[in-house]
Amino acid sequence: MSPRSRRHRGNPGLVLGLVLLGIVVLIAAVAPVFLTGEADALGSRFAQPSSGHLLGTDAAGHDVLLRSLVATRLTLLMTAGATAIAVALGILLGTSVWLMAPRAREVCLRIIDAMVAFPGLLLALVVAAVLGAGGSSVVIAIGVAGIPYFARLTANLAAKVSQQEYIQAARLLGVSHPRIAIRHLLPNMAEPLLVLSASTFASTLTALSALSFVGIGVQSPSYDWGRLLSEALPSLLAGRPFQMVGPAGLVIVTGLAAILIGDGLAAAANPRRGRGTAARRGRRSADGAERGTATPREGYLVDVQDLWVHSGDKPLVKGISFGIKPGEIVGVVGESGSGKTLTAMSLAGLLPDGLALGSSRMAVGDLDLRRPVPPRLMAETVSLVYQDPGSTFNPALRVGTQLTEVLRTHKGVAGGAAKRRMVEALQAVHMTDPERRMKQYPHELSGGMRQRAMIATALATEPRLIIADEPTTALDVTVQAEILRELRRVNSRFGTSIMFISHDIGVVRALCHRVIVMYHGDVVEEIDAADLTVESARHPYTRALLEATPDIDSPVETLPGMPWTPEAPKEHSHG
Ligand SMILES: Nc1ncnc2c1ncn2[C@@H]1O[C@H](COP(=O)(O)OP(=O)(O)OP(=O)(O)O)[C@@H](O)[C@H]1O
Repeated sequence: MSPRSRRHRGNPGLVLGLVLLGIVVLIAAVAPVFLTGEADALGSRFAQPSSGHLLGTDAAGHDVLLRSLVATRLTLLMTAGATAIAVALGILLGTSVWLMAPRAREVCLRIIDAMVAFPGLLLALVVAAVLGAGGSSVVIAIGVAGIPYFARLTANLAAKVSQQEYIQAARLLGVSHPRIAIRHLLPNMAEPLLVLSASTFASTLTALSALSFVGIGVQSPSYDWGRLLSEALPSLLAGRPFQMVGPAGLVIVTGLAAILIGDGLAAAANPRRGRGTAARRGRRSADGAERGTATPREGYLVDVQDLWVHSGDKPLVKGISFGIKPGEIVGVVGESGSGKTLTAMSLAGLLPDGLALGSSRMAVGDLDLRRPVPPRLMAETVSLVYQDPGSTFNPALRVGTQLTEVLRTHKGVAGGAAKRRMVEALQAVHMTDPERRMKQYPHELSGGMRQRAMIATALATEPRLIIADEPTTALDVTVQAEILRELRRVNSRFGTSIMFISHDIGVVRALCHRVIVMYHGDVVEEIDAADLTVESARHPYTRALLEATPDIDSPVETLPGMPWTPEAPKEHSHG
């Protein structure tokens, strides 16, 4: 069974939607061929439902059920046509906007935003008024009204997908923009676009029916469901509701089918929905087939060779190579702007928009980061601890909600179990009273607690690598020592490798096994932390850095509780 069909199994909404749509499509294919003659035949007017006319007859004496069935084809064709216009032109516009120069892109995005804010049906009425009444003009009107939504979604998705390394690599290799859009962008945006197409189909059906209902859609003698509804209105007002049942029922069933399909596709694409079934079952093997695998250098978890980051023509990281062994803590030091964060962000697949990346090798474990890596797998392999614990949490949500999200999203763990695991993770980072902390809001926690909570989140997916980018800079020195001890403990308990970025040579020497010194986007020296002294350092820049660091020979005194000793970790309580 393919991964995709496996994901759709156990998705009853999607199956029901497909079955319903299948039935409607069958009616559209068959009814006009066999029933048109009978549907157009005239009998007695306003007949009540009977065995001869299951839903009665209309004002002209037509069988209402037969006409509803025959109208299915025209209605579906019009809906599909308008949806196709919105989808195709919207994607084309969205992709073109992404291909533009940044300033033109901004202007176009603002225009599209304004169009999205404008009510679609109103826009359709304006277009229909210009084109005149009729089936094809309302199809164009509704299709055009839907374009901005797809353009906006496509441009948003393109901005996100285009940050992936494989796209940056293709750009660096000089692949043309349109080719990148077709080969790399569109296939990676297919799923959300498909989901939106399904829901657009439902809203298009309603909008088209509404326009036919008010008389500016399909004109006599043709008829769609909207027109049949319009013809049934006088009967409804005269106390004969049966005439409405056929077209109204078919509109509802078809719209429902499209919504179920859209929801089902979204559930299949998002492991948090659909009770995480997709995430729990078989995702790992599915990912194995989808992801690129790599064999890192012998003995290394992280293997980076010839990593370049460019901003336009300007190199910011200049072909650096380094490795991190399993269970190793590697410090990255260097003056401000030397490329430490960009190196870390390249590894995490989070390089800012507008920067281009290239490397001859970039692997964490068997994950080849130069190829598309499913976000969930990435999150399981690499975790990030940022500098400022204050801005990492959403102030409007309880801490517990945010902490368990990573488990629910990436591991498909259900709510209760995720909570229990997170409480354990908080205990593991020595957070006091974790149950209560989970119910609190971020502002109720101290900076140190928030940073501990973040480390707990980083650990929750049991990553193989934690990238900590100046994780203690925002904290006072006592809390700093506790957090560093926590990282060290995590490292020795779980064997997690850590890439530790810092300005503080003293801290780096106390915490790390090995140190990479960066200068102007280059690695100028790799040195054992124990050798990080003015005497042992080889490179003049490293020596200058060490000479500029006060108390470098006594880092223990500058950090209470350091160096950390595995045998006797000090317990610290928080309140
Ligand atoms: N999005 C960006 N666009 C253009 N240039 C950038 C971008 N981000 C960073 N840079 C530049 O790249 C260089 C390296 O930045 P980086 O953030 O990696 O430095 P850093 O060593 O982490 O510095 P710090 O210690 O101050 O955090 C700097 O000159 C910076 O100005």
